[in-house]
This record gives sequence, structure tokens and C-alpha cells, in this order.
Amino acid sequence: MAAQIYSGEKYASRRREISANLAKRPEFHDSKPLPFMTREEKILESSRKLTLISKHMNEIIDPSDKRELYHLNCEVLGIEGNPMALHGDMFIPALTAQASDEQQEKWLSRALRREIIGTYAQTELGHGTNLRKLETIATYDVDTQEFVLHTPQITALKWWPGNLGKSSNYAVVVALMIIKGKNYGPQTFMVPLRDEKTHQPLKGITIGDIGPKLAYNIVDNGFLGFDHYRIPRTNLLMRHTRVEPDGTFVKPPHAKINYSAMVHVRSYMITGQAIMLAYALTIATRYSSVRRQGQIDTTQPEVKVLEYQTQQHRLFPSIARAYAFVFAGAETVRLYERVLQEVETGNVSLMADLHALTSGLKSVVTHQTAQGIEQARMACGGHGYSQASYISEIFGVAVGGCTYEGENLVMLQQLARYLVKSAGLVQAGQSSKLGPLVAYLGAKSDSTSLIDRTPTPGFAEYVKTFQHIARKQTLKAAQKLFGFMEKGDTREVAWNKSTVELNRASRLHTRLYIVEAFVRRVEEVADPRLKEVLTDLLRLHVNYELLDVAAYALEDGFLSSSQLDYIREQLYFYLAKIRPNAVSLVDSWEFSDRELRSVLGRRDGNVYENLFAWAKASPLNKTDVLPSVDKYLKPLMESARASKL
Ligand SMILES: CCCCCCCCCCCCCCC/C=C/C(=O)SCCNC(=O)CCNC(=O)[C@H](O)C(C)(C)COP(=O)(O)OP(=O)(O)OC[C@H]1O[C@@H](n2cnc3c(N)ncnc32)[C@H](O)[C@@H]1OP(=O)(O)O
Ligand SMILES: Cc1cc2nc3c(=O)[nH]c(=O)nc-3n(C[C@H](O)[C@H](O)[C@H](O)COP(=O)(O)OP(=O)(O)OC[C@H]3O[C@@H](n4cnc5c(N)ncnc54)[C@H](O)[C@@H]3O)c2cc1C
Repeated sequence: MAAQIYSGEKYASRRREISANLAKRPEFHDSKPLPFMTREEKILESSRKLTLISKHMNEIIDPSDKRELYHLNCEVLGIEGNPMALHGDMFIPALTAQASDEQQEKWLSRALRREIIGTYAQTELGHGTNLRKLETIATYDVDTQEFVLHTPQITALKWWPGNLGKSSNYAVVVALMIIKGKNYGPQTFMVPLRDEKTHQPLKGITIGDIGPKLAYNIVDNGFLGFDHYRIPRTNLLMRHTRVEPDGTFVKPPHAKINYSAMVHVRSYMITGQAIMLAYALTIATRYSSVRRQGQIDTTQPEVKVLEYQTQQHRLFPSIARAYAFVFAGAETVRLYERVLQEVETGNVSLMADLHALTSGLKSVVTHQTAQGIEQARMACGGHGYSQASYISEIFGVAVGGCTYEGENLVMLQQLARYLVKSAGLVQAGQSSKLGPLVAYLGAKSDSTSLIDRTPTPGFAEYVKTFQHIARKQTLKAAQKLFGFMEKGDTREVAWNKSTVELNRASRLHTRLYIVEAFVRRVEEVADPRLKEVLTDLLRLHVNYELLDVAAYALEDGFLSSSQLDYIREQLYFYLAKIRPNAVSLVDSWEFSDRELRSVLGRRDGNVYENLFAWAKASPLNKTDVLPSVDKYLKPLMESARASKL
């Protein structure tokens, strides 16, 4: 099953080898539990391990393999980030996609060797979503052939970029490019921030950390201001865009080609989110198979809480989602790598499809992942609330994904733009022009669903029902938009009046895509035993997801209430059928205890012994009487007692 999750036996067994290798190297392990460390201690500890990784990487992984590097980072550094997180996640991808060969020779090779540390500085105090209104400016000075970076007011300060505050000495900075008074929109520049020897900020640079956050606190998200800071013309990233010495601007083959680092993260983060969801579910499912509380049959002993239907309903649909997301994530990574190659040859035709797909997936997957992790926390009762479970940290890190790389409700609208265009083609009788991702919009719907009406063993009837719902909502929302426009609203005003409905269409389209990705993967499985278990999980998934959106199919009679009853019964049937495999389904992700960092979710299942040992190790228990008691509480009690006398 691990080979299914990790897209092949080769990587699944490499993961095992890497974990086994690390198990024998205590210097790579956390020196104490992360929840007991201050932020400063965590950063120090992470830097120590990062240095070890850099030194010994070649002995443990093939450094050219992104997945092996990712696994090494998960095991050793963990999810709370590290001082070079953005270096790998965005700085290198930005240089790879946007720097010219000559620039790559100069900077990418140094970045890959870790001679320099970089980040991606785009968001500002006043603007994150609306990139066209960023306020940092890069004005071209023809005489000196330099760009002058400047922060004209406080809202123009770069704010949020990861590892900008303290760790990075370079950044790919996004700024509005002004040449001879003309604004050429957001462009990307390679900018030195700190002296390479002393690490002191360079003259004209104001820089620092933005302070503690909900989670992800090993990362020094930072602020950055420029005071008429000069960089050479050749620091504009020039793979696709160019500015000649005389200030002539050479347009790229696609207007949004500079957004590639964001598309990179959106493509990869689907897998990252699936893994964090699977972390939380591994912890909660294992714990639920140890925790005994209450009886189902009063003549029998107390049961494991995993026997309760409510507990299964709380956890198993999310287990199915984690599988669905990892399968969909593998597809987005493949598409991203393909688009990257095609763009190299000048073919930008798939950029819009990739942008639409990843915008929708990013939004739906992060939202459902956060929901699933929070349910996993509650499924652990009181112990879920303890940082010993580590689920609160996993939640805090994962939920950041709802905001970064484009706020979810904004990114759903990006997909909606694509859907509306497609609906326009359908309306104009040009369905043959629809791309493969939206071809279903042009198909004719049956009048009713055949779920429970025809003995089809596969998933075709479910897929058709999801297609019907997504098609209906897309065409309806587009019609609403067109209707407002026909009545005289500008497109922008009409758009704003229709966005709740448009975003609903985007979600339904994306949920259909996720179901289809799951079906595609299960159909490929050859081993009959694995196929059976995955088919059960997929059955659970389609029934749960369909119930969740059933209102759309009930309102036009596509599904009847008796069909809904059938779907519910199927759901309950598959909850019970999956129960014996539940622990194996989470164990199949093969997370080591080091990687999970959860006292509650350890493989040995010795929950109570482990919790007690953890509590005893708490720094507060080093002494029996705390200084705060000596200083305040004892005098308080003493004076209360004295006043009573
Ligand atoms: C290896 C194995 C496992 C790996 C696991 C990996 C784990 C993952 C790592 C996790 C990393 C965690 C670190 C995260 C750090 C976070 C970083 C950041 O947050 S960086 C900052 C991100 N910021 C944003 O995302 C800002 C969001 N805003 C935008 O993207 C844009 O402003 C906008 C797209 C919302 C709007 O842009 P605008 O220029 O105004 O365009 P329009 O809306 O007018 O659209 C015009 C037109 O362009 C199309 N478009 C837009 N973007 C793109 C694109 N990227 N590609 C292609 N086309 C694009 C848009 O659809 C419109 O098309 P049209 O045909 O006109 O409809
Ligand atoms: C953990 C974390 C890491 C980050 N790392 C980086 C980094 O490395 N580099 C970097 O540059 N940035 C980074 N960011 C910033 C991040 O990319 C932005 O915060 C994000 O893109 C959202 O933008 P915003 O903050 O401007 O939100 P806003 O746009 O101000 O959103 C506020 C609200 O307004 C709504 N809204 C905004 N515009 C519209 C619209 N057009 N239509 C409808 N509703 C709208 C949103 O839906 C939301 O509800 C990070 C953020 C976080 C949380």
C-alpha cells in the first residue's frame, strides 16, 4: 500500500531505507521534544540539524531527488519549518523557472550548493492578494543601467516572506517595474540583502522578523524595506522577460509567467497537505484503537473508541480524503513538471489549465485538510488538546495553506474565471473547444441518476452524478453573472454579485476532479487485495462526498430521497467494512515515530506510559515549587490567611 501512496515501490522503499539510516544517527534526532522548546531554541536546534543534513546529505539520500530530500526534511526537521524552508520551496524554483542560463550559472548553482540562502519576497504589509497593486517599486535608471528598489510608504514593506527576517541573505523580490514613467507590473528581481561575510543587512535595507505566529514558528517570516536601493539591470530575472540597456522592455510569451514560483508551490503543496492530514489521522486512529471507554454491549468490557460509529464517521472519510489528495497531488506534480518543460520550448498553452486546476485543488484540499485535522484532534478527547498529541501543531501548520499561495476564496475565483469561459463556450454551442478538464460541461446530463437503479459495479454512476452537480452549478453561476451583465452591470460588479455561487461551482468542479483522480488510481491497481481495500475506501469516499453535496442533486430531482437513503446506508456499510483495516490504512503511510513527533500516536501504542513520561519531562516539573509560587502565590495565600486572623 505504501507503494500506492508514494507512486511506486522504488520511492516507498527508499523512504524506508532513509528512515532506517536516520534511526541509527542520534545526532539527527530532536535533542528534546519541540513543544518544550522556546522559539529561539527551536531555531537553533533546527539550524544545527540543517547543517548536519547539508554535510551528510550524500550519505543518506540522492540529493537530486526532490522526494528523498522532502522525506529527509520531514524526518529530521519536521513540519514547523526550518531556516532554509523557502530556499527550497520557492527561491530555487523561482531561479529555475525565471532566471536566464547566465543568471542560473551565477546564482542557481550557488543556491544549490547552499553558498547563499534565499527566499521569495512578494507579499507586503498592505497587499498580498492583489499583486498588481504592490507598492514596492523598481525604477529603471537608464544612465547607470540599474534598478532602484524603493519602499515609498509603510504599507509597501515586504511582510510575511518565510526566512526573510533573519536567515536569508538573498531574495527574489517582486516589485512593480517602472521604466521611463511606465508601469510594467510585478516583475521578479534577484536582490542581495545581507553582507555575505558578516550577514549584516546591506546599506539601504531594513529587515527583521515579524514575530510569533499561530504555528510554523521555526520559520522567520520577515519584513523588508528598501531605501533607494540599487541593483544592476541584469538582476531582473530574464529567462522570459528582458529589459535592454536602453530600457526597452521585451515581453514574455505569457503575461503570468512570473507567477511560476507560486504555481510550483500550489502544485506540490497538495501532497504536503495530504501528508499532514495523514499524520493527524495516524495519531488519532492509533490512539482510538488503544483508548477504551464505554460499552456497546453492557455485558462486555469497555470497547476501543474506534468501535463507535461516530468515531469511524469522524475519522474514516478523512482517511479516504488523505488517499484521494495524495493521488491528486501526484497528478498536479506531473502536470507542473510537464508545463515547466513545455514553457522551456515556448509552449505556454497548458499554463491556464495548470493554474485553474491548482487554484481549485489548493483551496479545497487545504480547507478539508484543516477540517480533518481538527476532527482528528477532537477524536483524541482531552489528550488531543495536549501538545503531546502534536495535532495542534500539525493543524497550525496545515491551516496556513488556506492563506498562503493565495487566499482560498480568491483562488477559487481564479478557477471560476476558467469555468465561466468554458460555460461561455457551451452556451455558444462550441463545446468541442473545451479542454479535457472541463469536457464534461458540454456533455448532456441524464435526467436522473442511476445510482441504486442499475447494477453497475464500478463508479461510473457516481462520477456522472458529481459531473451533473458540477455542470449544473457552473452553468447556473455563469448564467447569473451573464444575467447581471445583461441588465447593465459592469463585468466586475456582476462578478462580485455572483462570487459565492461561482466559488461553489469551483469547489464542486474540484471535488469532481478529486473523485476522478481517486478512481483513476484505483483502476490502475493490479494486486487484488490492495485493489479491494482501496475500492472500499473509494466507495466510502464517493458516498460521503456525495451526501455532503446532495442538496444540489435533490433540488432538481437528479437524486431522489430513496437514492439518498441508499447512499447513506452504503456509507455506514463501508465505515464498518473499513474498521478492521483502519489502523493498517494509516500505518501504510509508514511514518516513523520521529517524523510524527506525537507521544499519543506512537507505533508501540503505550499511550499512558508515554504520556506520563512526557509530562514528567516538562520543564515545569524540574522543581516542586516554582519561583512564581515563591514570589506571588505563597505571599498571596499568606496575606489572605493573615487577614483572616
Ligand atoms: C516532493 C514531494 C512532496 C512535496 C511536498 C511539498 C510540500 C509543499 C511545500 C509547502 C511550502 C510552504 C511554504 C509556503 C510559503 C508561502 C509563500 C507565499 O505565500 S508566496 C505569496 C503567494 N501569493 C499569492 O499567491 C498571491 C495570490 N494572488 C495571485 O496569485 C494573483 O494576484 C491573482 C492570480 C489572484 C490575480 O492576478 P492578476 O495578475 O491580477 O490576474 P487577473 O486576476 O487579472 O487574471 C488575469 C488572467 O491571468 C490568469 N492568471 C493568473 N495567474 C496565473 C498563473 N499563475 N498562470 C496562468 N494564468 C494566470 C488568470 O486566470 C486570468 O486569465 P483570464 O484568461 O483572463 O481569465
Ligand atoms: C504561513 C504563511 C507563510 C507565508 N509565506 C510567504 C512568503 O514566503 N512569501 C510571500 O511573499 N508571502 C508569504 N505569505 C503571505 C501570503 O501569501 C498572503 O498572506 C496571502 O497571499 C493572502 O494575502 P493577504 O494577506 O493580502 O490577504 P487579503 O487579500 O488581505 O485577504 C483578506 C480577506 O479578503 C478577501 N479578499 C481579498 N481580495 C479579494 C477579492 N478580490 N475578492 C474577494 N475577496 C477578497 C480574502 O478572501 C480574505 O477573506 C505567507 C503567509 C502565511 C500565512
